[in-house]
Amino acid sequence: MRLYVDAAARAVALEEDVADVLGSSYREVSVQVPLRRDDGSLLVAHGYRVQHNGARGPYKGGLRYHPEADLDEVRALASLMTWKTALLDLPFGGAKGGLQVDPRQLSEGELQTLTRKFALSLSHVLGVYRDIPAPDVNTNAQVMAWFMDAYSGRHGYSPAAVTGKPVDLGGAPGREAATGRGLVYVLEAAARRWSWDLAGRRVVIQGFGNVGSWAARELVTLGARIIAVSDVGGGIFNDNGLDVERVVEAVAAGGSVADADVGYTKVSNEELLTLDCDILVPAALGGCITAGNAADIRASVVVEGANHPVTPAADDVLADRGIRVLPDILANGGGVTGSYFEWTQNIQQFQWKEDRFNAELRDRLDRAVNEVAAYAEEHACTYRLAAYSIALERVARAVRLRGYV
Ligand SMILES: NC(=O)C1=CN([C@@H]2O[C@H](COP(=O)(O)OP(=O)(O)OC[C@H]3O[C@@H](n4cnc5c(N)ncnc54)[C@H](OP(=O)(O)O)[C@@H]3O)[C@@H](O)[C@H]2O)C=CC1
Ligand SMILES: O=C(O)CCC(=O)C(=O)O
Repeated sequence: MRLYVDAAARAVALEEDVADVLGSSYREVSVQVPLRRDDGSLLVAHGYRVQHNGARGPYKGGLRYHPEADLDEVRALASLMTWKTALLDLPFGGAKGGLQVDPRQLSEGELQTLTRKFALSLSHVLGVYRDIPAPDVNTNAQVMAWFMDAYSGRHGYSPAAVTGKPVDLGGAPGREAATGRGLVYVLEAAARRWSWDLAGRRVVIQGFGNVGSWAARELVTLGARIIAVSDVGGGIFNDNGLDVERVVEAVAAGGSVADADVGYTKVSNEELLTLDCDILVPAALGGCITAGNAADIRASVVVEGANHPVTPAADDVLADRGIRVLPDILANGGGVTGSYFEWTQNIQQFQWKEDRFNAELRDRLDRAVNEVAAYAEEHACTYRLAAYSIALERVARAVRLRGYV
């Protein structure tokens, strides 16, 4: 995804010395996390935390648990966080973490032990004003609670050292829904600029975890029709609209979206992406829209709930075909914005009510959409190039002001 940054660097005429600093990570930590499993066998998991750039503030970014998480992926996602926090004008830098493990293969006790060991092995580079993790793929509020507890055991009680915690432990009411809900706030703000009505729009969502499920719920309240959703096992489709609450219940009960099937049509994840719809929300993993399927996408708008779901080659095809893309660093920025609210509330030992959280979230995301749209209109470019250009200029200014170069 370096190509997106390179294109923005050319667009804003980024100085070479700043580009050199931003072209690699500040720090990359690679750890071994051994776990004695319940059956006595030993699992040696590999974990990573990459801090890309901290010119604008403490490093910030999620932790994912996935069998394919590796240093290259985490490095790319850490850099994405630098641009995302800058675009949203949050006082953070960018980081990301990953643990190469399939959490579904672990018991709850094993998951807790592994998380505590992972937290301790990274704790020397983390901290309230240093680097603040949060949930990402296959991690959630419970994982953040264990992580925070392990970190606090070594450094003293530190709720602000991790965001996305359970509300009982200082989590912000609203953070859990913030990425999916924020995605819909971003879409609403963009739709206003395009004079586009969201009511009655047919929506397809790939991935029905934290981001996909909250986006679906929020879109339903606006009168949109969710016609297909999926998870790892594949998808369900109904042209008249799915019963989203039923799907949410099936997944919350530990099942998959297919368990909500009441005569819906089954679709594969590949078929789902090319269904005829108005809005496509990839909200699973990266790299699902490629040069191989971009020509077949039938949505008018792609809203990137996931990080890096559209490859640069596919992005060019979508742009040529006039398909609008709301890029990840804007579209899923509600999550880290909500984390910022949680962090500030923890530092002040104060808690907002959820309606205030949501109003502040909407306000910040509206502002970011309007900045991106205005830049794109002025420079006749895509929203992605506009978003990266704004972010890059902000980070470059901070790099210079802090004397990094
Ligand atoms: N959580 C957050 O606050 C933020 C998340 N994001 C990004 O959003 C995306 C989703 O994250 P999140 O919702 O938190 O993760 P979750 O782990 O909560 O959910 C991921 C969803 O994607 C599905 N999925 C995983 N792999 C595939 C696949 N190969 N094909 C289809 N579906 C798949 C999962 O299915 P199953 O349940 O069957 O495994 C699950 O439904 C990620 O790219 C993440 O980086 C971005 C910003 C913030
Ligand atoms: O909430 C956060 O701090 C980070 C969320 C994240 O990892 C992301 O936006 O990709």
